[in-house]
Amino acid sequence: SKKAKIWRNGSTNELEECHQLLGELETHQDAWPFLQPVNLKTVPGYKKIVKKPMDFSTIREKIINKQYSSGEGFKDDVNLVFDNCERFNEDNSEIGKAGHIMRTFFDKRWTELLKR
Ligand SMILES: Cc1ncccc1N[C@@H](C)c1ccc2c(c1)OCCO2
Repeated sequence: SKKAKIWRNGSTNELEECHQLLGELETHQDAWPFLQPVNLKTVPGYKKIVKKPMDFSTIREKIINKQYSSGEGFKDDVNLVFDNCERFNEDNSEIGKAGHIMRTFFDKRWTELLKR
């Protein structure tokens, strides 16, 4: 039978790696702007400017509902969170700074977890 692909930390399931990494994103001290969907009724301009809103709780739901067929779909949604942040927030704003810190953290962990 097809040999199971063993990922770096021994897990046999790429999406299990993503679920673990999502937990690290959610508990990061700078995750606060990204934990829940942006309220489109109370944040002026957000609905018009950001075409595809995304946040960590929505990504968690998608993992639980098996809506990602591979780690690539997970990675694309995480990057969408940070791309939306850069589009709407000034780099030197509190939220903008948090977005850059979180993206740097994610890029490092993604490389470590899913590449030999
Ligand atoms: C990621 C992002 N980009 C642009 C705007 C908002 C947000 N995050 C929301 C949760 C958010 C973050 C911080 C807040 C807030 C809402 O509303 C009250 C003031 O502080």
